[in-house]
Parts: sequence; structure tokens; C-alpha cells
Amino acid sequence: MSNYSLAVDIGASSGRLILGHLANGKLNLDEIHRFENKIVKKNEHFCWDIEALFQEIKTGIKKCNELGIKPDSIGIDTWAVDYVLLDEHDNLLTDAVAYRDPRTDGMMEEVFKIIPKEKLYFETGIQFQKFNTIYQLYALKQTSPEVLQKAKSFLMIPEYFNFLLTGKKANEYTNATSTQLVNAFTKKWDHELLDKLGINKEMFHEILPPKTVLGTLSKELVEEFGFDMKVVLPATHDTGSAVISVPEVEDSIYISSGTWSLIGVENRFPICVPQALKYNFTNEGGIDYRYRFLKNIMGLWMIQEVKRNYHDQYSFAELVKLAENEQQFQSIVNVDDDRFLKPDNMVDEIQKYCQETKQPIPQTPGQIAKCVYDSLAESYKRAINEIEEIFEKNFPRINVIGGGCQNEMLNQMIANVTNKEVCAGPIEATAIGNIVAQYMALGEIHTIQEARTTIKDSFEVKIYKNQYVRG
Ligand SMILES: Nc1ncnc2c1ncn2[C@@H]1O[C@H](COP(=O)(O)OP(=O)(O)OP(=O)(O)O)[C@@H](O)[C@H]1O
Ligand SMILES: C[C@H](O)[C@H](O)[C@@H](O)C(=O)CO
Ligand SMILES: [Mg+2]
Repeated sequence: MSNYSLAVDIGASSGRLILGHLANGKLNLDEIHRFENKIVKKNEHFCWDIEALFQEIKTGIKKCNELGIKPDSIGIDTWAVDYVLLDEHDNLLTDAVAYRDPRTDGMMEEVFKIIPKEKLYFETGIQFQKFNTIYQLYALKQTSPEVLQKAKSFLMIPEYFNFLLTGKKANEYTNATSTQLVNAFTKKWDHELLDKLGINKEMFHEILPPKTVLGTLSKELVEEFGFDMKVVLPATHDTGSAVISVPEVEDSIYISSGTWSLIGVENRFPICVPQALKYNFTNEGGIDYRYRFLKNIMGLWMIQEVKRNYHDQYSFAELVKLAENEQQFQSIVNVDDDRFLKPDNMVDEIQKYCQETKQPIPQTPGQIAKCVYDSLAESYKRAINEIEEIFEKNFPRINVIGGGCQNEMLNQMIANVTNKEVCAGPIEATAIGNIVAQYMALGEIHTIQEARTTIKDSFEVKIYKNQYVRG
């Protein structure tokens, strides 16, 4: 045993391979490879370049060998909802179409004609996002029914990479729940739902929980890498892994802050009540069959697009600095408006929104950035009020985890608008959650409580309080 575990964490904007090493109750991380991820146009659709992403995974694994480290295990997590279909010969039948592709426009409403919205929610407990897998598959059925008929395997993105590594095909629970095709109570594929939609249920594989050891590397890859590893299923939905790393889940709200902001709480049972439906909260699956009661907020995608609109001449840290110099400027947009999901130009869209709502129109990069951050903080506050109304309790603390927790100005804004204590960190929450799940699968860590204690003892958390309240 090398006592090293290798996490592959691929988000919508970046991917990274991080080695975890457990020693004396502390978890040490070593980022060995980082790469950009982005949507590409392919066959008239917005897609992910999964061939390039798999090459990056292999590049990162080879760097372990160069470091003289042979990890005991590897685990892969990515963003949710997206998938590929394989034929009877395990060849790709589809591109990895991205959830921001407009092919699902109007599909949710078509599905509601077959299964009423309320029934769909009370059975799956999953939020209504127009890009959920259920609507992607229904869109495919409208345009290419022959593809669905030929499909013998449905694999979500991490599961497809696992197949390329091991030859094994399996679905993993946390990511499967994001499809809105899993029953929240049986935790299995909802065959009645699939039959009603005319989607062949045979292509779905057994749903396995996080901490499952799927297998080991194929013979060809062992020869290519020079060593073998166990391939473990972490919570393959990146937010499922991130939530494992939340330092204090009791009486706390987490914000997994990256391309999306996922704001919610950890729960032991699904909450599929009318109020949760009204506010569009989800009950995604977590480790040990916990539930992630949360909602998607548009997130730092908006500032990622603003950065791109300015031709990447500013880093994220520089955009924050420019926003700090615009304290007098304030305009608020509804970040959860679909118009911000994939606009041609985010800066133009923000300016148009402010003009339409008769607010000061942000002109400078600093004013644009401040508008994004102020608007995100307001959206977080709204979601927190909804959570406290549903749970009928006050949550004194907010844990901000993920890359976005490096934004000190936004952390302070959240503390100011919510008047709650904001704990920022760990940055690589997703990779950490991925790694500890591997250690639990291999028996190095025994419980999630032990994992969370190790995480708390290993990574710094920065505290922010409302700067306008004395004491
Ligand atoms: N130094 C920084 N200052 C301010 N914000 C930062 C800084 N570094 C990163 N960020 C923010 O963190 C975001 C990336 O977060 P993260 O790396 O968690 O996303 P990801 O994992 O690529 O995507 P996903 O959310 O899909 O997992 C960036 O979009 C940026 O807004
Ligand atoms: C598309 C999904 O809503 C997205 O992946 C979200 O679930 C997430 O986890 C982002 O990291
Ligand atoms: Mg991420």
C-alpha cells in the first residue's frame, strides 16, 4: 500500500488530478495536473470534448509514475446530468452533449403532458432544471429515436471514463439521482417513469453506491502506465463529493461555489413537499444514502463568461479587485433567469437586464463584476430564507466550499447580507470528498464522521462575520 489515493475532479470550467496522502490523521494534497474544461461545438450541438478529457486523465496518471508514486486507487467525479450512450459493441452512439445545449428547450413542458410536474417531483424529489437528463433523453427521442433504440448502455460522464479505465459499466447513485429518473424512496431507476416516456429501461445499469470498488485497470492501461490501481466509485457527482468535505454540516448551510453555486443542507430523508417544489429545491443522493437538499444558483459561471468577454485580460482575483473599487455602484440582476444560462455575451445580457429594470447600467469591468457578485449574494440570501422557512429553523452558519471560497469580497458580502457566520474552505472540497471516499472503500477511514474530522484537522477555514454589526 502506497497510502496514496488519486482524485480526478472535472468541473465545468476546469479539471484537476490531486493525490491524497493520509499520514498521522492528516490528509495532504498534491495537485499533479490541472487543465481547462470547456464546451465545444460538435455536430451542431454544444458538447464536452470527452476524448480530450480522457487524454488529460491519462496524462495526469502518468505524472504519478514520474513522481515515483503508484496510488492504491483512483476515483473520478464530474458535473452532473450529462451522459453518453453505447451500442451493443460498446461503441459511442452519441456525443457528450452539454447540458447548456438548447436541444432541451421546451422538453420539460412536453414531459409534463405525460407525467404531471407534481407527480414527477413527489416521486423523484429532483429540482426542475430544463437540462436534466430526463429532458435530454426525451429530446433525443424526438430527434433521433433510432439512436435510443440501438442504445445498450447509458453511462454518465464519470462512468464512461470508468468504463475506459476498467471495461466495466455501472451507474453510480449520487450522479444517477441528478437525472430525475431515480425514485427518491426506492433509490432505483423509476421503470414506470421510463416506460411512460418510451425510454428503454434496459440500457440503464445497476446503481452502485459511493465507496464501491468497481475493479482495476485494463491490461492495456497497466502496460501503458506501468502500474495498476483499484478504480473506486466516489460520489461521482462532483457536488456529492464536495458536500462530504463540509467541515460543519450540523446547523449549517453549505454553498458549493464553482461554476454553479449549489446551496443547501445535508439531510437523512427526502423532502418532496409542496413548499420544496414551490421553491424548486432538489433531493440529490449523497454518500451513505444521505440527501443533498439544495438548489442550483447560476453561480460563478457568470463571472467566467464576463472574464471570457473581456478576452481573459483580467484574472478572477483582478476582477474582484476591480469590483472592490466600485463600492458605490449597485445594480442587482436575477441570476437565476434562464437568459444567463448561455447568452451570446454575458456583459451585454447583464447591461440589457439593468436597462430593462431601470437600474444603473454597469459600464466598467469593475461595475460588471460587482453587479454579478452583489446579485449572487442576494440570490444566496433568498435561498437561505427559503431553506429556513421549509425547515422552520435558523441556520447560524454558512460553509462556502470550492474554488469560489477564494473570493474574500464575496464571502464578506454573504456575511453582510445574511448576518450569518461564513466559514470559507476547503477550496478543493470536491477532490477531498473524492479522496476520503476512496480511503473509506479501502478501509483506511471507517466512517464519514472520521472523514470529516480528518478534513477539519487538515484544511484551513477562514471566518467572516457581518462587518456592520458590532460584537
Ligand atoms: N483567486 C480567486 N479569486 C476569486 N475567485 C476565484 C479565484 N480562484 C478561483 N475563483 C473562482 O472559482 C471558480 C472556479 O471554482 P472551481 O474550481 O470550484 O470550479 P470548477 O470545479 O472548475 O467547476 P464546477 O463548479 O463545475 O466544479 C472560478 O470561476 C472563479 O470565479
Ligand atoms: C448541471 C448540474 O446542475 C451541475 O453539474 C450541478 O449539479 C453541479 O454539481 C455543478 O458542479
Ligand atoms: Mg468543481
